[in-house]
Amino acid sequence: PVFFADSFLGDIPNGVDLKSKGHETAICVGSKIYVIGGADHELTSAIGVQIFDKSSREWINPTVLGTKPKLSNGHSAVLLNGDRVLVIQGDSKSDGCFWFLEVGTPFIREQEKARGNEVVAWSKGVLGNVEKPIVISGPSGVGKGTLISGLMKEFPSMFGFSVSHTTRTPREKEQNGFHYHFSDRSVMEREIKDGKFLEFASVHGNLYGTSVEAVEVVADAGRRCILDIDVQGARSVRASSLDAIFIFISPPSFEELEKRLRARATETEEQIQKRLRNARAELEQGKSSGLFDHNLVNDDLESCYKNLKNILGLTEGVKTARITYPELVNLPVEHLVSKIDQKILINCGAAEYQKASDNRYVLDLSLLKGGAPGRTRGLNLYVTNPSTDQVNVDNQLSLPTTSGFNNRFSLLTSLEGSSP
Ligand SMILES: Nc1nc2c(ncn2[C@@H]2O[C@H](COP(=O)(O)OP(=O)(O)O)[C@@H](O)[C@H]2O)c(=O)[nH]1
Ligand SMILES: Nc1ncnc2c1ncn2[C@@H]1O[C@H](COP(=O)(O)OP(=O)(O)O)[C@@H](O)[C@H]1O
Repeated sequence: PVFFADSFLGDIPNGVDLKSKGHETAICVGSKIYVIGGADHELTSAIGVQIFDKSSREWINPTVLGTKPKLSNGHSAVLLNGDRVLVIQGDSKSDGCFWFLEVGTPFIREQEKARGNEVVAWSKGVLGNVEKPIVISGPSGVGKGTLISGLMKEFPSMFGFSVSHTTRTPREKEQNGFHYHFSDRSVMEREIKDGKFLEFASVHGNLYGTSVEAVEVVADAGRRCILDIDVQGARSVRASSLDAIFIFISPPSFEELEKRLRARATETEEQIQKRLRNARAELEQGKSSGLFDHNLVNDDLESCYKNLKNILGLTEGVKTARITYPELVNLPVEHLVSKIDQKILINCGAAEYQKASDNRYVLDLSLLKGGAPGRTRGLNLYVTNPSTDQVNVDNQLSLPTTSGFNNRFSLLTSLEGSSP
């Protein structure tokens, strides 16, 4: 471990002065030290993040995006790939103790460029995986909603719909919170600024957007998420941390599209004209952008629906999402953490009392998916053989047990980047 005590000045709260703000760790990334811990400034129940810039010797309060972890009795922190920090909270269960603080990922760099200040973002680490979300785009009236409700009806426990926010007025049969979250423009614009949206776009003169929460609640329920969004939105999702399947739905002809839009009778003539004008551009982009993995023509509804099911690998008899729920374990405050490649060894129990029966876990990060502003999924946690003193983490390196080391007082850095 590298200890940066000499980098701190005077009585500034730090990881050494435990009278200050509680349990803190510090991680050095380039010329910056990220101090994680203590209470958040405005929200005392969440963990705070401060940055100490070693070159200017100044403290920075960054903009903190994402869901913040609640204050805990202690945590450990490990730097991953130089752009995000894994934070493991003690005294909690494995479904809520893993958190990722992004400090230099592409998402962070993009946010810093847009906001002109330092940004960090939290995402909750989730054990196990769910199937890729499905993004469905296509011009208004092509049949997206019809195809999606077909899937939801036939496979009720498999899919969940991402309920978007929109500033457009509700149609007669639309319910708030079910079809859309109908919002005020000013409220939606503020929430976009606060980083609550995965993507947003202005479509047919209204604002539409997918909140991070809309997608994550579906996945948290173990369901495969379906997003009905326009081409601009699809492009934004492609650039985001969400790994999805992109499907474009085309009409058999422009005339047929117009016919369906009119037959639906949900828009005024002016709105229909606007949607038809936009449809031409959307059809062009849908075909040419290389954005979509699949292009389906919705001519005969039944055969288009069948093709959609084929793409999604839906065969007769499979009616639920293929997910496995990992077993929950309790991680104590006292635990030691070491990083080897994509694996984190978590050694539980104070070293002085270490017995052969103590639990040692390996957190495998090699299949990570997602990240801020949503969840980081794909974590795999398993128990290593506790009967030996030396633990083979990846058959290449043995870790000796560390003694007398309390993570609450520690500043951990990764093995990466150190000289041999
Ligand atoms: N970017 C983006 N587009 C959305 C979102 N929700 C809906 N849309 C798109 O907005 C367009 C208009 O949707 P809507 O007003 O429901 O009309 P409809 O497509 O004619 O039923 C469609 O292309 C939708 O796919 C969203 O959250 N983000
Ligand atoms: N393959 C199809 N053939 C004929 N009509 C269709 C077909 N697919 C959908 N429709 C009808 O076209 C209209 C528009 O479909 P909808 O699902 O609302 O489109 P979107 O959600 O893409 O705007 C609806 O009245 C729907 O019943």
